[in-house]
Amino acid sequence: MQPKLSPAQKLEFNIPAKDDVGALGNRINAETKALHDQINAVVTMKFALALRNQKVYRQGLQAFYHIYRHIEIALEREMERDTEYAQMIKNIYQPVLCRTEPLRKDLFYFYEGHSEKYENPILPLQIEYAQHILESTKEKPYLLLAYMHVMYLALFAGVKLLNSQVMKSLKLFPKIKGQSRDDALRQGTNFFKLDVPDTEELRAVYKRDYELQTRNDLPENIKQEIVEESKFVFIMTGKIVKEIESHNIAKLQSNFNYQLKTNLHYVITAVLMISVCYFARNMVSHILLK
Ligand code: HEM
Repeated sequence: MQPKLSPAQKLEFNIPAKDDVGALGNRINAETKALHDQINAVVTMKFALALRNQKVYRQGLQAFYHIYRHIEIALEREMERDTEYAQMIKNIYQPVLCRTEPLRKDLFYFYEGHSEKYENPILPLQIEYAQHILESTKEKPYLLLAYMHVMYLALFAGVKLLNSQVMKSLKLFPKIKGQSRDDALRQGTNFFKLDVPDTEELRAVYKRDYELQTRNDLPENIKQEIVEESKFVFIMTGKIVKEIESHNIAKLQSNFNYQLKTNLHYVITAVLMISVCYFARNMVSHILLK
């Protein structure tokens, strides 16, 4: 665990005080607080279940892979353009925070190299959200500032807490012959790793640059749109997490119905045979007792 920055360091990095709602980041945090509390509860609950089942866990990783991948496609697309927003984004962007490659490595591990099973989104909300990210930020590139705040600062708090639970989970990383637990952890927990010596410093630099770029150079109506998009990011993330559970319940249900259908004739035959035996026994005892 990295030590927290001292007040003097915070001053050095020029991070705005939490109650300074002139800072766009703080304003997003304040206006999404209720949504954050909700998602925190949803993720904590579903995550506890996912830790007990590798298949559910990798479905969750896959959902976040599609989210980060599309955000990062949109960020790169914008940075290649010659616009005021491209410059703003470049001044905040930290390649080390990008999660596409780390998540791809984790998926490669959990899907045992079958990339066709995770490369493209299949569930409806995941497809819809991926398209939304690409389309909305093409038309309004400043909306990327919502994704840059919500999805990348999430890596420093919530994701860090989740990592400590993953590292302890024996069900996700069962003992495999010829492989040590450390090897397995190394291959399957890249999502949580930020490859820098000091993550608190990285967070401070990111927050400072975000603040410097967004405080004075954005008109109020654009800031409002960014705050609204941030709310949408929380709402969609929550829905996507819940969609995985609905998908699994539907799959279990259809498996159950399928099993029932395919085994129905056995059930009918068994019931018929029991009935025949029952009648035969009654008839025999009736004849013998006559
Ligand atoms: C189990 C799930 C989660 C837990 C336990 C959690 C926990 C936390 C904590 C402890 C903080 C620090 C609050 C502070 O510094 O005042 C935080 C901040 C934050 N979280 Fe989460 N979080 C979770 C999920 C998420 C998710 C899924 C998102 C994004 C969709 C998210 C986005 C954020 C953002 C944007 C911040 C503000 C960061 C900043 O301004 O430095 N969190 N979270």
